[in-house]
Amino acid sequence: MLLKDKVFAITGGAAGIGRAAALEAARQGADVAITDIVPEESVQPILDAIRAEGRRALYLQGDVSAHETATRFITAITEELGGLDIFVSNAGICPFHAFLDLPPETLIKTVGVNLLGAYFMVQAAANQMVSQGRGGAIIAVSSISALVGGAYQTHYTPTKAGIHSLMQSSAVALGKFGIRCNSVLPGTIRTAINEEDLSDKTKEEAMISRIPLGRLGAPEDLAGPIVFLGSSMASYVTGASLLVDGGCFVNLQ
Ligand SMILES: NC(=O)C1=CN([C@@H]2O[C@H](COP(=O)(O)OP(=O)(O)OC[C@H]3O[C@@H](n4cnc5c(N)ncnc54)[C@H](OP(=O)(O)O)[C@@H]3O)[C@@H](O)[C@H]2O)C=CC1
Ligand SMILES: C[C@H](O)[C@@H]1OC(=O)[C@H](O)[C@@H]1O
Repeated sequence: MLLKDKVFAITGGAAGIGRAAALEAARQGADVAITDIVPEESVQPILDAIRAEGRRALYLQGDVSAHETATRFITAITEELGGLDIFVSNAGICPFHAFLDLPPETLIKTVGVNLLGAYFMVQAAANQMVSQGRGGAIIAVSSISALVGGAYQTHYTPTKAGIHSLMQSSAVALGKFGIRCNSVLPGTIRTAINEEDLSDKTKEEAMISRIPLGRLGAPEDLAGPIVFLGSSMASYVTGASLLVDGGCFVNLQ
């Protein structure tokens, strides 16, 4: 087990990539704390699955774009699970929209959830880890979109580049405390976030045709890389970013 008796916390853990990572962390021996915007009833099956692995599970409903959520989440984790070892900033939104008429509210919301939310959460997690004095690991879910553009993602891709940069600067700031900070850069993973976008079958086919491994990703494809970066197997890895995209990024021709 890669995370035996560690405390693993994740934002946006009610669905998609976050849910897959939370369940894998429990299988790897960690107690798991989840925050998400959805009510607790809808997360109950995930909490039950974590407990079925013999691990403790905690859920806090909250909006990551409100900085108080970070304080509430870290306080609940320390009170109920006794500390924090691995923190994953994952919650995010991607409301696809053209550039020229993008409403300011959509830009403000996307930056608020994806970038400010990640900052508040990572800062709160780091403070907790520093106060514990036993190091830790922070992983942020950025994107291949930190490196390449999308015509309907002009408000989204800068947030993913920002998260990538946040992990680099946090790695520098927190190395002296033994806290490692890394990002994963998923390619296109089938989840609720892109269900509508991928209903355009011509677009879906074009995206698949660019991927050397010949398929879009599944949420579970991110679980292993996230657990690895949180584990002692990655004890000399910090400030790194790991593309998890089936080879999409490197495929120019
Ligand atoms: N799927 C993909 O192709 C890729 C995804 N990513 C990133 O992965 C991360 C996870 O996305 P994915 O699993 O695909 O998406 P999902 O929509 O499946 O999961 C995201 C979860 O975050 C929750 N959430 C949304 N807004 C907030 C908020 N303000 N506060 C707390 N929780 C919130 C969602 O709730 P609700 O359902 O109510 O919105 C949902 O439960 C995101 O950061 C995304 O940008 C990166 C690259 C590719
Ligand atoms: C939601 C999109 O399908 C997905 O989000 C990303 O970050 C990827 O680049 C994909 O565009």
